[in-house]
Amino acid sequence: MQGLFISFEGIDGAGKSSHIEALAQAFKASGRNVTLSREPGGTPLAEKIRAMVLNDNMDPLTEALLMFAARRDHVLTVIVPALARGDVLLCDRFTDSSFAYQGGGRGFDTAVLSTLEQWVQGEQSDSSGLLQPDLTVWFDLAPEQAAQRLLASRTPDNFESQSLEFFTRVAQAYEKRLIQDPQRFARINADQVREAVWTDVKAVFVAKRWLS
Ligand SMILES: Nc1ncnc2c1ncn2[C@@H]1O[C@H](COP(=O)(O)OP(=O)(O)OP(=O)(O)O)[C@@H](O)[C@H]1O
Ligand SMILES: Cc1cn([C@H]2C[C@H](O)[C@@H](COP(=O)(O)O)O2)c(=O)[nH]c1=O
Repeated sequence: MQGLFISFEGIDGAGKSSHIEALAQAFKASGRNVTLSREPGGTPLAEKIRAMVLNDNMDPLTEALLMFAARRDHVLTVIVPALARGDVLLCDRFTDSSFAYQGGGRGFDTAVLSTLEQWVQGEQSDSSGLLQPDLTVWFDLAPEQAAQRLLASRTPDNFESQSLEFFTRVAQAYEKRLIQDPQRFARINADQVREAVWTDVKAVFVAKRWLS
C-alpha cells in the first residue's frame, strides 16, 4: 500500500492534538499502519533541538537553522522510512510551520527558508521537486480565541508567549501558504466545539476516500 503523509498546522492552541489522535485510531481501525510524529522533534536528536528552540533565547537565523536541522534528521530517519513501509504518517507540524512562524511571525526572509526547504526536502522528492505532505490540515482559529484556550492549559514556551500581533502574522502566513498550494490544504474552522471540528476533519478524509 502507498504511504500517506499528512501534516497538521495552526497557531498554538488551535486544537490539533485530540484530532490527530482520533485520526490515528480511525486509520488503525481501517487496517492501516500509522506513524505518529511531530515537529520540531520526532527523533532523539530532533527532540533535543525541540527543547532548545522552545526554551532558549536565540536569534531568528539560529532558530530557523535549528528547525530545519531537526527536520532533516526527522525526514531521513522517520518520514522517508515510514512512507516506504506504506504507513499513514500523521505529523503534528511540518515545513508550513517554518514559513508561518519564522517567516510570518519573526519576519525572517522566506527566500532563505525556501533554500533550506530545498536542501532538506529536495533530494527526497519525486519528479515534483520537494518532499511535501499529501495533505495539510490547517486548524484555523483567531489568535484571540487560541490565547484564551492556552491561558487555561499550560505554562507558555518561547512561541506560546508571543503577542497577538505575532500570531496574527503567523495566521496570515498560513493563509498565504494555502493560496500558493490550495490542492494540498484543507482549512478547518477550529472555532467550534470539539465534536463539530472532528466532524469537519473526518469529512475531509472521507471525501478523499482515505477513511469511510
Ligand atoms: N474545540 C475546542 N474548543 C475549546 N477548547 C479546545 C478545543 N479544542 C481544543 N481545546 C483546548 O485548547 C487547548 C489547546 O488545544 P491543543 O493542545 O489540542 O492545541 P494544539 O493545536 O495542539 O496546540 P499546540 O500546537 O500549541 O500544541 C487545550 O486546552 C484543549 O483542551
Ligand atoms: C515545526 C515548527 C514549529 N515551530 C513552533 C510552533 C510551536 O509554537 C512550537 C511547537 O510546539 P507544539 O506544541 O508542538 O505545536 O514550535 C516553529 O516555530 N517552526 C517550525 O518549523
